[in-house]
Amino acid sequence: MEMFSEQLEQKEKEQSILLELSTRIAAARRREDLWNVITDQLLELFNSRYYTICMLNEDGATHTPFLHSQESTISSRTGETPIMADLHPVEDGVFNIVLSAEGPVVFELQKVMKGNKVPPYVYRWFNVGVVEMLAVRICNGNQPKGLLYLFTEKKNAFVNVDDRFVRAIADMLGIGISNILANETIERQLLEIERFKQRLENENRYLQEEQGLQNTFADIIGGSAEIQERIHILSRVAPSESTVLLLGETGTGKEVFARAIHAASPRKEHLMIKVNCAALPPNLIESELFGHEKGSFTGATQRRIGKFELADNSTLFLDEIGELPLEFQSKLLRVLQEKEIERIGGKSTIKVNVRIIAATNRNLEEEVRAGRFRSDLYYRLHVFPIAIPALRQRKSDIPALAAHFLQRFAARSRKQAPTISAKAMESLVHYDWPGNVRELEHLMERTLLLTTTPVITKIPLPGVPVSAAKDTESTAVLPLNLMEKEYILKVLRLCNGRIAGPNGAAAKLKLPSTTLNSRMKKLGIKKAHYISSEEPEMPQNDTFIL
Ligand SMILES: Nc1ncnc2c1ncn2[C@@H]1O[C@H](COP(=O)(O)OP(=O)(O)OP(=O)(O)O)[C@@H](O)[C@H]1O
Repeated sequence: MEMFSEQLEQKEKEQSILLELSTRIAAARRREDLWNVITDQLLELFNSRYYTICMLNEDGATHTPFLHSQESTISSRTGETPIMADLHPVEDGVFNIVLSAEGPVVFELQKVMKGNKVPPYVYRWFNVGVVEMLAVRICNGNQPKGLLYLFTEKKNAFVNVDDRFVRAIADMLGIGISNILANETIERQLLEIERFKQRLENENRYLQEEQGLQNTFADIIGGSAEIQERIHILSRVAPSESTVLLLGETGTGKEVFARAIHAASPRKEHLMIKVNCAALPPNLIESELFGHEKGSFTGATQRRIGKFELADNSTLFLDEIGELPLEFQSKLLRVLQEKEIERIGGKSTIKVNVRIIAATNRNLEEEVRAGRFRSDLYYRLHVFPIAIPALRQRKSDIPALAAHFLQRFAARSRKQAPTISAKAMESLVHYDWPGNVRELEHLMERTLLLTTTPVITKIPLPGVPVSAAKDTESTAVLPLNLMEKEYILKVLRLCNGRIAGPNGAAAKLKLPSTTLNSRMKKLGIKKAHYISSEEPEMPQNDTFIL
C-alpha cells in the first residue's frame, strides 16, 4: 500500500515536471531558450552533469551538435573540449545504435573505450571524467532526427531513470527543436527579404532616375535642318519594332534620340532599360544582361534579373555597343535571333520581347574590318542605322541649346537665367565642340556658376582661339598661326564657306584661291569648321543620313 502511494506520488511528480517542461520547451523559439530549460531542469532531473543534442544532417549519413553544455563549464583534463562542431558519421557505433533503439541506451564509457570502434567524442568525454552516458533518440513525428546525450561523472547515475519518462521528454524536445529550426528558417528568410527589399529600393531609385530622364522628340532642342530631318524620320520608325542603330560622336544626343524613339513607340508605358556596354567589366556583362541564378558563380549570392528580362515588353538601349567584348558578341547575337535568354546557372530559357536600340561612337564598319566586331551582329543591328551629326555640323543649334541649358541650370538654383552677349555667342558658334552637346551643357553649367551679371560676356572655352570671346580690351596674345586660322575661318564664314569666285574668301583676302586652299590645309581648317550644315563624318554607305 505504501509502495503504491509512493509510486503514485512519483507519477504525479513526473507529470507535473513533464507539464512544466512541455510548457517551457513549447515556448522556446531560439536555441538559447532550450539551452536554459535543459540547464535549469533537465540535467538535475537525470543526475547528469553535461549534455549534447546532435541532429542528423540532410545527407542522412552524418550528424552535428545542435546544442550542448557550455564548453567553459566542462573541466577538461586534457585541455581538449569534448564538443566538436563538425560532422560525425552516423555509423559510429553509438549514434546508429541509439537511433534505431526506441528507448534510452546507457553506455559505460570505460566499456565503449575498449571496443574496436570508439567515436572521438566518447573518447573526449571520457577524458573529462565522464563515466556514464545515456542517449535517447529525438523524433519529429515518427521520424528519428537526432539524439540527446546526458553525461555523468558518477557510476550508476541512470539506474532509476524511467524509460517512458525519458522518451516523453525526448518527444517534447523533438517538437521544441523543430519549432526552433522553423523559426531559424523564418529568421533567415526575413533577413533575405530585408536584403531583397534593399535591392528593390535600389532598383526603384534607378528606375525613378530613369523615369526622370524620359524625353520625347518635342524635348529635342534643334531647329537645324539636320536635327529636324532626323526627328521626322525617326518619329516614323519609332512605332515599329525595328532595331535602330544610332551612330554619332560622343555627346551628340544619341541617348536623347533613343529615349524619344521609345517614348513614341507602343512600348512607352514601360521604362526603357539602358545598358552602357563600355561601363561593364567583361566578366559581369553576361550576368548584367541575362541575369544569374543564386550560387551560379562565386559571389552570386542572390538571384539577379538581367536587363533583357527587365526590358521585356519594353526597349533595351545598348549604349556604346562597339565596346562589347568579341567573346560576348555571339551570345548577344543568339539572343537577338532567338528572342530568348538563359540566366547564368539557369536550367530553362526565358522568352523575351525586347526592342533594341543600339548606339555607338565607333565606326562599326571599320571595327568589323579590323575583326573587333562580328559582322553577323553588325548586320543584325544595322536594320535602321542613323547618324546624329556633330554639333559643329549644325552650329545654328548652338544658341538655342546654350539658352536651354542656362535656363535649366538657373531654374535648378532658382536664379534668373542670364542672356549671352552677341560676342560671347559668336565665340560659342566658332568653337569646334569635340565633346558636342554634352560639352556645351557642361560649359553652360560652369559659366552660370561664374556669372553674377544678367548678361554673359565671357565664356571660358577650353584652350581655344578665344578672339571672339575675349574683351576688346584684352591684352592676351595669340600665336600668329592661330590668329591667322581664326581670321581665315571668320572670312570663310562671312562668305558662307565659298573660297573661289568674286564673293569667295580668296577674293576678300586678296589671295589666289589655290594659295588660300593650301594655307587652309596647313592650318588644319576643314569644311566642317566653317560650314554648319556639313554632312556627318560617319559610315556613309547605307546609313540614313538625311
Ligand atoms: N538636341 C538636344 N536637346 C537637348 N539636350 C540634348 C540634345 N542633345 C544632347 N543633349 C544633352 O546632351 C547630353 C549628351 O547627350 P547624350 O547622352 O544623349 O549623348 P550621346 O550621344 O548618347 O553620348 P555618348 O556617346 O557619350 O553616350 C545629355 O545631357 C543630353 O540631355
